[in-house]
Amino acid sequence: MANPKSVLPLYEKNWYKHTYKRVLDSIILILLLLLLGYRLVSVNNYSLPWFVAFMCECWFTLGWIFTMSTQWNPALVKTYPQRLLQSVEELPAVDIFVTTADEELEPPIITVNTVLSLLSLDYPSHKLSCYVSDDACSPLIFYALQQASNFAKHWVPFCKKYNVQIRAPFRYFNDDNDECTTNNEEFRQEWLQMKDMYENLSREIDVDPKSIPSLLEREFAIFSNTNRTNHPAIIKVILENKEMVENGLPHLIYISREKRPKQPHHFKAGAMNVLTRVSGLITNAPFMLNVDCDMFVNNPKIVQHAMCILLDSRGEKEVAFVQCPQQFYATLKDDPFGNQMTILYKYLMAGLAGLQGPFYGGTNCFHRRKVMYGLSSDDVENGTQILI
Ligand SMILES: O=c1ccn([C@@H]2O[C@H](COP(=O)(O)OP(=O)(O)O[C@H]3O[C@H](CO)[C@@H](O)[C@H](O)[C@H]3O)[C@@H](O)[C@H]2O)c(=O)[nH]1
Ligand SMILES: [Mn+2]
Repeated sequence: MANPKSVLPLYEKNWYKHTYKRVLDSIILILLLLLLGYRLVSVNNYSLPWFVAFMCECWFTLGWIFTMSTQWNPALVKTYPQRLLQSVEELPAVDIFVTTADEELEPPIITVNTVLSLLSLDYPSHKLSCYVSDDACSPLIFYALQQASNFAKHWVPFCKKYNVQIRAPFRYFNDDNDECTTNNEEFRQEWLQMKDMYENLSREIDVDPKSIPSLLEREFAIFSNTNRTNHPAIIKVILENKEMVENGLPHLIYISREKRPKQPHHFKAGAMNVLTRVSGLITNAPFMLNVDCDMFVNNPKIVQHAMCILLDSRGEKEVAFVQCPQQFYATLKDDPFGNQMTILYKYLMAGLAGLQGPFYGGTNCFHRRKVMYGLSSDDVENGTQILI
């Protein structure tokens, strides 16, 4: 899909100097080695506790050497989304997978917010398909997604018109932002209307699951006589962008995979397998993004950024997946418990990026479909068929 005429790279990997950290890490290593030396030369009697302590310190030093060398040459990847449209003729389709497993632990409003942030991404709508896997086989989740799809008809154009950054409504309308302080009267009116609609949606889906069948009788027949561990597969298309309009809404598909009591279902991994297969038959996009139901996209252009890496001529040969970092909201000031996982994302991931690339974090990752099917870039260049 990349245009061979384009010369400008779509992404660049920049290695940066980290002298202060290098010096600090090296001092720690020297101190550790001095400690080991001291243990060896200064001991009077070699007892078992001495030996155990010495082995532990050796193990720690070895671990430190690995940690240090992993982070020695950190790199950051810079993407150029503005060059993307000039270098590719047409943006590729992306299948997005959202997994949910429990309507009580993961209330539908959470999944709905995740889905709304994905439906409103800055990317041609007809190229996006959002598949929601419901391992709870819950009519409430299905009902919530139906209601959300109606809200999305207003929410998505609103976000795009005003270039909203955070497109999960519960964060956009959160307590710190619950008043619209602007002089733009048109925006104010629409903002108030949208907030009102979102509050209605929240109320509508905050219902007793037993009352759902009476709300949507015909479509709910399929959920009768099912329980979460024993039911046939249920697949329902909630939104379909039939005319394939670029600024419409993406496809939205509900899936509850078949479950039988004696058959292992392999939790999220099982759900991801089913999503890959079902989407392969319906839209078969060359790229797949997976997001847990308790997350939302905080950068509406994220697909464009990922495509810069995946569609670049080097990326097409070398990159199987693009892993996005995570951030956590509502954490304590100054993050005393390290909930933002700074060490992991800022140092370890950057260090691994400098070596080859980060590891798959289990979520927030764009995968190349052909690689998931076991093909390498050479197979495709040779014209090998992809079989599902
Ligand atoms: O039978 C199951 C169990 C879980 N999930 C979904 O899997 C995701 C992650 O599960 P969760 O229990 O929330 O795990 P966390 O520890 O919060 O998540 C981290 O750890 C998981 C496994 O280690 C990874 O899969 C996740 O991507 C990663 O974010 C959620 O969307 C769940 O709804 C299913 O779809 N089916
Ligand atoms: Mn989780």
